This record gives sequence, C-alpha cells and structure tokens, in this order.
Amino acid sequence: MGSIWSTSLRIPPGKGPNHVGCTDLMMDHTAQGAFFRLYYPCETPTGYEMPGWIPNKEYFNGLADFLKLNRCLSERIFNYLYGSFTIPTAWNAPFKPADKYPLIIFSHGLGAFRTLYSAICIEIASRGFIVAAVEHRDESSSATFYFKEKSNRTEQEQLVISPNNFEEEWIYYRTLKQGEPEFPLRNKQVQQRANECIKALNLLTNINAGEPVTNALQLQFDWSRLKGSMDLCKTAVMGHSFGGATVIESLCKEPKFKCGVALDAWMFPLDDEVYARVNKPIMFINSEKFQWAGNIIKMKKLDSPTIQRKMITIRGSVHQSFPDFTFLTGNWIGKLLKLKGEIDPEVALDLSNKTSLAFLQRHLVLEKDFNQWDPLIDGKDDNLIAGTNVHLPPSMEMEEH
Ligand SMILES: CCN(CC)CCN(C[C@]12C[C@](c3ccc(C(F)(F)F)cc3)(C1)C2)C(=O)Cn1c(SCc2ccc(F)cc2)nc(=O)c2c1C=CC2
Repeated sequence: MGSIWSTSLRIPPGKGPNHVGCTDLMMDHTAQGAFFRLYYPCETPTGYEMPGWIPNKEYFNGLADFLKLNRCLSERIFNYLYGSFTIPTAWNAPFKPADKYPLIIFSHGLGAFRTLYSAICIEIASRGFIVAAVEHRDESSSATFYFKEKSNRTEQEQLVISPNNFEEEWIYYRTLKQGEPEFPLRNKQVQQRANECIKALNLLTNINAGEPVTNALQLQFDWSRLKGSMDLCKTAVMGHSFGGATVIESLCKEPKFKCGVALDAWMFPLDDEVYARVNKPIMFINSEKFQWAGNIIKMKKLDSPTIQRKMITIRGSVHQSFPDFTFLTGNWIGKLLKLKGEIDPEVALDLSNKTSLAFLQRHLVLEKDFNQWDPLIDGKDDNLIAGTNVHLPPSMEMEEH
C-alpha cells in the first residue's frame, strides 16, 4: 500500500534467496541498554507486509523538530504521506536456523532512527546475513525512547495504566545551542554511537551463546532459535553519513569488527587520532551531490598501501539515496526535497548493496557468489565513478599519484 499519490511507491523486497523476518529488541528499559531492529533470514512466512515502518507518532514529531517544521502540521502531513507504508518483511517470523550467518551492525544518520534504512537491511539479510539496525540514544536521532518506572502512582493507577508500571520516555534530537561549537558535541556523540554498536554486538554474542533474552518490548519472538546461529568471526559494521563516521570509530574501538562499509560518510565528528589507529578495510560508497573537498580529504587520509580502502561514487545520486524515503516519495516532491537524485533509486541502491556484498565477501571471507560484483568495488559500471567526482586541490592530486 503506497501513499495515495501512486501505488508504485514501496520499499523494494530483498533480491536474495532468503525470506526476511524483522523484530525489535530493547535489552532493558534504560537509555543505556542496546536497542535495535533485527532483520534476519526467516522460515517461509505467511504475511509479508509489515506495518510499523515508522512505528510511533513521536518519530514524526522528532522528524518535524529535526527539519525545523511545525510539529502538529508536520505530524499530519507525515502521517498522510508516509503513515501507511509497510515494509517487505515478516514481523516476528520464526528465525531460520541454517549454517552460521555473518552479522552486520548498521548505524543510522543524523536525524534518522533504526527503521529508516530497511531497503538496505532487508537486501543484506535476504543474502544470508543477520542485520541489527541500532537506534542511537546520543540525541542525534530524530526521536528514540526507553522506559521510565512510574513510582509516583497510586496502587489503582498502576494496575490500570500499565501492568508492568513502565511508561515510554522519549529523547528528541538535540539542536546545537546558539554559539555552541559543533565538534565537541559530534565527537562525544560518535563515541557513544560506537559504544552502542559494540553493545549490540555483545548482546548478540550472548544470544548466540544461548543466554536468555529479556526484551523491554512485549514481543512474541523466539530468541532461543538464534543460539549457535551466528559466525561472530564474520562481523562488520555499516552506516550512513553520521553512521559512516560511526563505522570508523567502531572499527577503531572493537577488533571483532572485521571491516566497514561507510555510505556517504560525514567525517567531521572524528578526531585526528582515529585516522592513524583504524587498521581495518573500509569501503566508502559516496553520493555525487553530498561530498565536498574537506570531507573527501579526510577519507583520503585513510588511504593505505597495506589495508584495503576503496571509494566509489554513484552517478546521479544524492545523500538521501540511501535512506528509505527515496523510495516512498513521488518524483517531483522527491527531487524538490532532494530525497531523490537523477538516477532511479532502485538502480542506485542496487549498486550500493552489490558493492557492499562484494566487499563483505572479500573481507569476511564468505563462500558466496558476491565476488561476481567485484568490478563494482573498482567503480566499473556506467553509473559508478571510481573514487570521487569531487575536485581536490592540486597538492592533494599530487599525493594521490
Ligand atoms: C534543516 C535540517 N538540517 C539539520 C542539521 C540539515 C538536514 N539534513 C538534510 C535533510 C535530511 C532531510 C530530509 C529527511 C526526510 C524528509 C522527509 F520529508 F522525507 F521526511 C525530508 C528531508 C533534510 C534531507 C541533514 O542533516 C543531512 N544529513 C543526514 S540526513 C539522515 C536522515 C535524517 C532523517 C531522515 F528521515 C532520513 C535520513 N544525516 C547525517 O548524518 C548528516 C547529514 C548532514 C550531515 C550529517
């Protein structure tokens, strides 16, 4: 079901051989616990249109704040435009135990949250991965929530309002104060974001060991089926924009992450010492319109003769070619709001996903057929540029050669 404008608007289903299930896990009710949406290979499902792409109205409110729009008007517009979309996964479908699956931790961008990259996560999961899209509580998400214990309630209220006496507590996007320097905030946030990716990895490690799972969200999902299902030597981290910086910070902090895929990374939040410390392969997949010399120069600082660092640019793509909105907005609004580029959104994301899969096969040492897409890693496609389209000052060009 698309918006009323046209029924051709939908998030594309996965192309791989696996059916994809989806569930949410909030490990405890605090803001410090891991919170992620899990996309995973599942048994043949009954239904395949899961509601809840944007699961709570508070996310629309947060988006309005982030976009500096009026809340009550935007909530109605967002609901009207995006409120009824479903995603092509089976909600809480039984996990499909098979040979051990590799694991991806996905980090969202500034002003986004865990559900907005489902096209990428579903495609990767359909190829035989478990994908955990974390929701960051660093105040860079448009909105996120945890649970607060309401102790100041009467006995009667406690029974009526919620038997377990917890109430949603929402954290909204933190705008920069007037005159506040941006770097200290963003660097603190990227550290927290990396810690949250590592926390998700640790929780999934425990689940793989068969430890019992507590979920602050009341969901009917059998986590015990995931015991022994993950190949934790084959773990990578992916992310978009601020999530791209989170990839690099996470690779620095946690050796269990074997490689990273940074989608249109925003390098600003990283401090200088990270560049010398990170020693893992990184794939930079950039849009044509978002990047600028200063940002590219930081990516180039990671070039290495020994550790594989690759960069490609997708022709005709924009920053929003990676999140789901690019599929769910009509052409003229999409182009107007720069949610769509010149390139067909499905073609752009297909190139990004196939390049990611080829890179993951190479550095996680997978026995799949993703190496068929190796040429994409070197930009060998009409819609790809090897490296960047951004013109660097001559001094930089010299270093390149
Ligand atoms: C004026 C606000 N100003 C805030 C600093 C700049 C806002 N902005 C450009 C936007 C996000 C845009 C957007 C979204 C969504 C609709 C909708 F209508 F479809 F909902 C419309 C319009 C407005 C494109 C960005 O921040 C770009 N960006 C992003 S966008 C990630 C995102 C956020 C919300 C989403 F719903 C989907 C994806 N992630 C980053 O990590 C970084 C940047 C920039 C540097 C680092």
